[in-house]
Amino acid sequence: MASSSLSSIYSPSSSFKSEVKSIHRITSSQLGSIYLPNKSRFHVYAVAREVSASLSAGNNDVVHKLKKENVGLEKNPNALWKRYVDWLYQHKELGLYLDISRVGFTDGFLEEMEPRLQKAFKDMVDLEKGAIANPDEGRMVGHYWLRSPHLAPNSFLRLQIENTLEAVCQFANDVVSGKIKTPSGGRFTQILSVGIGGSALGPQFVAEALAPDNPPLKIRFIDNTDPAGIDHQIAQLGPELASTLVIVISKSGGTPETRNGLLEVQKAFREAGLIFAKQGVAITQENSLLDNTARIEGWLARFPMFDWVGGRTSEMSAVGLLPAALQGIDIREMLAGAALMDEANRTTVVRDNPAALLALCWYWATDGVGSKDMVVLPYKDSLLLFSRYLQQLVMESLGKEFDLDGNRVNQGISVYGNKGSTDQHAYIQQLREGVHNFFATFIEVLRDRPPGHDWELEPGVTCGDYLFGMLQGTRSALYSNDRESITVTVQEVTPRSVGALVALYERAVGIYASLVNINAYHQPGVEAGKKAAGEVLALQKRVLQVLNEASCKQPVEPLTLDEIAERCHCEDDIEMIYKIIAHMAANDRALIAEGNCGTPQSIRVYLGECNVDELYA
Ligand SMILES: O=P(O)(O)OC[C@H]1O[C@H](O)[C@H](O)[C@@H](O)[C@@H]1O
Repeated sequence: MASSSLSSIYSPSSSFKSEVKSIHRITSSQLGSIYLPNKSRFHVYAVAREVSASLSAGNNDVVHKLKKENVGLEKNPNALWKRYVDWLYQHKELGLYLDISRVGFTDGFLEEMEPRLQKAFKDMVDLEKGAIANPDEGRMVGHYWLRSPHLAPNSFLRLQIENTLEAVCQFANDVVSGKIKTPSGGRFTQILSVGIGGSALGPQFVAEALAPDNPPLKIRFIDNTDPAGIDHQIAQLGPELASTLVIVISKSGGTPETRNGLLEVQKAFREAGLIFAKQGVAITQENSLLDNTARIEGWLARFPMFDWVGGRTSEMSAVGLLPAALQGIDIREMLAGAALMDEANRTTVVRDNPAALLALCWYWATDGVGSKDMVVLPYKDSLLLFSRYLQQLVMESLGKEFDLDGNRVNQGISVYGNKGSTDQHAYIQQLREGVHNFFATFIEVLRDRPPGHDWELEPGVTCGDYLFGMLQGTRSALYSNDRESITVTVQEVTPRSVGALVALYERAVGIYASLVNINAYHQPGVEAGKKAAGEVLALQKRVLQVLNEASCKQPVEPLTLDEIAERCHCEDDIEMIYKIIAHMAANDRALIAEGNCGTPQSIRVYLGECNVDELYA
C-alpha cells in the first residue's frame, strides 16, 4: 500500500487526484470514471496501485480491469440516448446499423486502443496487398479479393477469381435450366453437399438464411462421419438420388470425414445402379487427392479452392457460391454486399469502421483475453445458423495457444447462441441473473415479412412486433443488470445483407487478431485432433489382428484385456483398447479369420468365450 497517509485518500485533495493520475497514467476523463462517489477512495487508490505495479510489469491489460471494476454502465436515459446517437454506425447503402452504446468502454480506453487499432488497419492494408499474413503456413490471406478481384496482388490471381466465378455461374445456370441433365435425361432436383467445417458451415448458414421456399434444387448436408447420419440423408433422398447433384467440398481434399462421406455416398450410388461420376462435383484445391480422384473418374465438374482462402473464410469462394447459386440465391448480390462492407472497413477512422468498432467492443468486453463469451442472438429464424458459422470463424481464428511473438497466450472468444426469442425460453435466465461471463450480440432484422403480408393478430400488433419487443426487452433487461450488448441491425435478410454480415465479421476477427497479436489464419490445434484420431484407428487395427488370431485358434484362445494389451505391445493404452473392444462389440463386428483358418465369428461370441466381465456386454 502506498505510503500516502490515509487522510489524503479520504479527503481527496488535488494532490490525491494528481497522484492517482500519475501512478497509473490515466487521463483525467478516466480518473473521473473511476473516481466514483460511491466507491471508497481507499479502494480506488489500492486498485490504482495494483495497476501501476502491473503496468510497470508491462501487463497493459490490467488497465482495462481497473476501469471495468470501477466503471459502472451509464444508466441515465438521456445520457444513454446521447451515447446511442453518438456511437451509432450507419451504412446507408447497405441499410446496416451497428449499435455499441450498450458496451461500457470509456474515452480512456479508446485513447489507449487508438494506436493499436491504427496498427491493425495497417496490417489489413498489407494483408490485402498480398503480404504473408499467415506466417505459420507461409500463406497470403485473400478472401477479401474474392469479392474485389481487382485488389488481388497480380493478374493471375485476379483471373483465377474471375474465371471461377464465371464458371460457377455458368454451371449453376446450366443445371437449373436443365441444359445439364441427370444421366436419365431429367433435371437435377437435389444437392447433397459432402464437406465439414468451413466446407459446410458457410453453405449451411447461407442455405438456411437465403434459400427460397421452393428452390430449383433443395440442399442437404453430410457434414460428419456418422454412419446413421449419412444413412438418414440418403434415405431421405430415396429415389431422388438419381436426380441429386453430389458436391464434395474439401480444400485439403483429404479430410477423413469428407472422404468417408464420399465413399458411403458412392456405395449408395452403386447399390442404386447409378454412376456417381455423372452426378459428382468436386470443390477442392487443384491436384489434391479429391481433385485427382474427380479428374481421373471423370466427375461432372470440378471447381478450384485456393490456398490463400481459409475454410472458415471460404463462403465467397466456390465453396459457398456454387451451392447458393444452385438454390437460386443471387450470389453476385452476396458478393456485392461483402464488397461494400469491405470498403466501409477500410477507413482508418475508428468510429466510421464497423469492424473496428466490433473488435474494440470485443476487446473491452473480454479484457482482450476472452474473459467473457460472445452470445449471438439473431431475432430471425432464418439466421439460426449464424452463431454456428461464427463459432468456427471466431474460435478457430482467435483460439490460439501462442501469439505472433511466441508468447503462450491461450487466446480466444467463445461463441454460442441460436435465435431469439426462442432462446429466451432456454438460457436467458442465466444471462439475466446468473454468472456474468458473457456479452450479447443481437442481430436485428427490421423487416418482419415481405411487403403486403403483414397481419395484426391483435389490434395494432403483429407477430413481428412481439419479436421486436422481445429483442428490445431482452436487451434492456440485460443492460439494466449491467450485461453489455452489441446490436447489429439489417433491414431484411437478403443476399446483400448476408454478404455484408459475413464480411463484417471476417474483418472484425482480423482486426481483433491484430489487437491481440495472433495469427488468425491457421489452425494448428485441429491437426492435433486429426493425428490422435489416426492413432486410435491404428490401435484398433492391432487389436483386431490380435483378436482374429486368438479367435480362430482351435480351440479358441480366450484372452483377457491385459493379454490383448500385451500382444498389441500397448499396455499403456489398455483403457483405449477396452473402449475399442466395447465399441466393436456394440456393433457386433465380425472377426475375420486370418487366412480363412476358421469361420468368421462375431466379436461378441468370441468375447463370450473369454469370460469377459459385464463391461463388454
Ligand atoms: O475443407 P477441408 O480441407 O476438408 O477442411 C475442413 C475443415 O478441416 C479442419 O477442421 C480445419 O480446421 C477447418 O478450417 C476446415 O474448414
